[in-house]
Amino acid sequence: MRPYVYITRKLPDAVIKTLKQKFTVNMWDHEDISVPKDVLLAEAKKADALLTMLTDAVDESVLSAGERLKVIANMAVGFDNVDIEAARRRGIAVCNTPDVLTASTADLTFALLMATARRMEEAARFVKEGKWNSWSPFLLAGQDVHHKTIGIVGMGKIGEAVAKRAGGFDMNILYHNRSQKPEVEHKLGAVYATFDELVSKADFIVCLTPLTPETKNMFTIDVFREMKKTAVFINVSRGPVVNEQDLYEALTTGEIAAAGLDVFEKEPIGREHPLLTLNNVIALPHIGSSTIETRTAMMTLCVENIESILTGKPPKTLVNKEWQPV
Ligand SMILES: NC(=O)C1=CN([C@@H]2O[C@H](COP(=O)(O)OP(=O)(O)OC[C@H]3O[C@@H](n4cnc5c(N)ncnc54)[C@H](O)[C@@H]3O)[C@@H](O)[C@H]2O)C=CC1
Ligand SMILES: O=C(O)C(=O)CO
Repeated sequence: MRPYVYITRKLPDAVIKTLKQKFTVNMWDHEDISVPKDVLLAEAKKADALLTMLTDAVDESVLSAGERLKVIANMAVGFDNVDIEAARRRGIAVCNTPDVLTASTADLTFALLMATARRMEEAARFVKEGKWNSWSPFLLAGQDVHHKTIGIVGMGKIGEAVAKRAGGFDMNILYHNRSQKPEVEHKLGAVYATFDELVSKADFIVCLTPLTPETKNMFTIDVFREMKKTAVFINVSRGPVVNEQDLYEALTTGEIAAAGLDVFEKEPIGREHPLLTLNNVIALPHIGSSTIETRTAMMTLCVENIESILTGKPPKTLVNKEWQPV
């Protein structure tokens, strides 16, 4: 019997054709609707491999349903949606998509930082709504980015790529990370800071950590109160690193100036969410890595990882490094 691969979102035929040549492949037939849990559970029962999205909770119930399951290939670098410990106990390999999305996500992070600092969304809306009467001295005046201080929390692959971009804008670069990185300090002129130092000194605070028990709720009102009143907060990591109620309070009481957010506690964020009523918030629908080239590369990497594991070869990007083929 050919191994069975289930894909939890509609992906282009051109990308999955190599899987189809070797394996039986089935796919959830929607691009913009998540697979329902009962369907995922039923498919997991039959599957040798699952190609999942960050919107799928690949929890104990899914992993224990999958008696034949050998690999979860998650189409994201973040894997907070997968129960890694449960996968480890069952000998299931978990793969993610690092590197291929680093530059695109850093571009988006910097674009969001610039757009928030220079009030681009407000300004574009102003023109389209016919409100532009005349050039005026402080019309939609924002904040300079160049020569300011950026504070990067989570100096991993994307953090470094953002620091590189910040260097091009003559910014001073502070970073906070689980461990200090002398080679990055040398290469990019970044300076290590404690979390408290970073939040109090930076003009732009950019969060790029993974979501873990340690980073959950990292940004609370107490932290926002330590920031400059002119600070701009950018989050492209995961929503739950921020307490959104506290962020709303900080933005409405003038504790900080503005926020650019690509990720939210609950996605999609509801239209009625208080943060969406604020002019000093730019909200994006989790598009950090969303370019055609990068998303195609992420899909391709998932396909390659599945092919490798199902044919007894080591995968390119394994999350649970202790995993061994059985
Ligand atoms: N919005 C989007 O579309 C995207 C979001 N992401 C998010 O960005 C995250 C980072 O991606 P990469 O840079 O590729 O990962 P990475 O693993 O290279 O970097 C993460 C960095 O965060 C640091 N870190 C972990 N816990 C920390 C803590 N408690 N305090 C300070 N630093 C801590 C790590 O030491 C590491 O250097 C992903 O886990 C994902 O959640 C990634 C891609 C796209
Ligand atoms: O890769 C990730 O972790 C994302 O959030 C989407 O690219």
